[in-house]
Amino acid sequence: MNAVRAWLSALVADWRLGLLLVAALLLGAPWLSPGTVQIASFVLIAAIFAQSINLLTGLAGQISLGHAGFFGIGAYCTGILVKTHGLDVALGVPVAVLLAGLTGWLLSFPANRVRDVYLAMMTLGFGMVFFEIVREWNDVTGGTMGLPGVPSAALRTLTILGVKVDGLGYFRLLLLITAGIVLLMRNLTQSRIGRAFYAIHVSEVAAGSIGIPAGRTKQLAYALSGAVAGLAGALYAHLVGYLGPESFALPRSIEVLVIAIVGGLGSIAGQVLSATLFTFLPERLQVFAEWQFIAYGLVLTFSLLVLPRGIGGLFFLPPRFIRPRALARAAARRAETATLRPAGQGAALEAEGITMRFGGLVAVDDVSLRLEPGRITALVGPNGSGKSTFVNVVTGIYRPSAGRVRFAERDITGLPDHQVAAAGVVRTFQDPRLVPHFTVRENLLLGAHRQFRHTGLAAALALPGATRDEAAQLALVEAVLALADLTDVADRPIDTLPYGTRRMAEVGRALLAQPRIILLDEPAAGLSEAEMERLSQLIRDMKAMGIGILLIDHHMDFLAELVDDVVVLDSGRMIYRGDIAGMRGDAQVIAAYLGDEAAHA
Ligand SMILES: Nc1ncnc2c1ncn2[C@@H]1O[C@H](COP(=O)(O)OP(=O)(O)OP(=O)(O)O)[C@@H](O)[C@H]1O
Repeated sequence: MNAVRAWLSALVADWRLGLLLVAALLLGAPWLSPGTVQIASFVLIAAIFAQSINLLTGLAGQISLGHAGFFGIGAYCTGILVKTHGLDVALGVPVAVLLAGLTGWLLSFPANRVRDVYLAMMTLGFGMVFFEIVREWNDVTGGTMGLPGVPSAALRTLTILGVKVDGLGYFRLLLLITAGIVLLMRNLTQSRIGRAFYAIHVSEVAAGSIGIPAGRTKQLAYALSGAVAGLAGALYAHLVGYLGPESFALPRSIEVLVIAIVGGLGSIAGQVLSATLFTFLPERLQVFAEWQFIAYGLVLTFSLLVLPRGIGGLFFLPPRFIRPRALARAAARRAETATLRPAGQGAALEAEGITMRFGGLVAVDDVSLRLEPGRITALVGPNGSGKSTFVNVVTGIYRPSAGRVRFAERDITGLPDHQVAAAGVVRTFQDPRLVPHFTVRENLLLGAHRQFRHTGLAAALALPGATRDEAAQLALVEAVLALADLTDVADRPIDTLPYGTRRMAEVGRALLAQPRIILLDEPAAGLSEAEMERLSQLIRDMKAMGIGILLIDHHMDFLAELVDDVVVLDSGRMIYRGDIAGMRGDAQVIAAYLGDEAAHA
């Protein structure tokens, strides 16, 4: 089955086939009946609309129950501008797209404050508010009577830039626009933007730790999704010629969500197939139209039970997040240039008097320590002594109750995690936080998110500069894969690999962020002897690059071979700072942590 999926995936990824299909439809359309051309036009609009959900929900993981609102903004905006104000469609549609995108961007601010079921409710509210505005704003929208007579293909009143466009011409235009949107979506998915969307979908904390800001990433996802939905709505307006509020009510939001889920969230081709199915069937089977929502419910339930990854998951392999051309380029240049750039100008991190209280509990109590470039400091102590909390404070997950963190002569206390990472202070987690569906290589490339120099537009258009930039980072990824001994599993999804491999991949991902300070929270936990050996070599390599390292661990032998300094915490307080031999003989450390036996082992 996987071989069939691989074959089909390669087929739909082949641009020549896409071109052939588009050309065949463009040329063959005159042989179709006007009714079929009209339905096919609806299919294309549904496909574009479904891509907007695919982007927001499938990629960025943000549920929306109010997408009919964006669709409606696009439709009414161009409808009003073209019909009432006499604007050309070639201007009306882009303005509509911009307005819907802007609305999406604005909606992202409240949306960023809630999640899950609350987000669903909030977006539902947005759709309902839009619906009410349209119904009540009689003068502009025509209220419940609607807005008839919008220049359209159906009414044979559509002219674009002075050229009369009939149903067939409009279908051809829609086909080209849909092909363009599908291409843009594919390019975005296989770029730093698609990877960032998916990273915040899986874990905002993990994304923040490598410098991906959840808030800004969501703003972009909402704006793009709103714009694409607005485009679908605007194109719809000039297809049908009549806009009534009922067309933009809750059922349309549900319908597009069902299309997207059944198509398989994340699968671009799946959306097109699903849009075709859901648009053709109701037209062909009249009985289906009457029982439309019961049918939707049944199809959705069936799909979730039998095809959890939708039609897309049935026919195609899961989407990939690296452009194959960039990968090929990287492979060609790996030999000469894939050397890891040593970390920039060495800089120390200074934590002064850090205190972190959770209610009455003092998790970290007045701890000061300094991390020097090219030095390894171990942070040890019994369970619950405050080690992870200290790392969380330094890396911006918590704002300390007291104390300051300075890095490279800059006060970074209380900065959000992504800004701390952007400054060069990167961490790993006690439980590896990787993107489960990403391959090892994709996970590592995610770490390089802040190193890219090309714009989002260049990524969406897959401009040569963007591909070159990706290839340069991929060459570094190959170097880190080799360093961490992960080359053999580079193309395997990370969730199919053993724990030790995942840990190594997380350290590798942090290294790709080109840190100047790295904080490793128990990286050796659960590793085999051989894996620990590999990890300690990797840590030595990082030290040699001039990176300052904080290493939390409980294995004294592992630490003894590696570290320059040790800091011991007990109940949040620092009870020892010095070298490891001194620590082993320290009475307070023995009493609180090591115990007599361990100290003399
Ligand atoms: N978000 C939180 N809210 C309340 N208490 C917390 C929170 N995070 C940590 N703590 C508490 O702070 C103390 C220190 O926890 P922390 O996880 O930092 O210890 P640790 O030394 O990293 O332990 P371990 O070795 O088990 O990971 C614990 O008592 C813990 O329960």
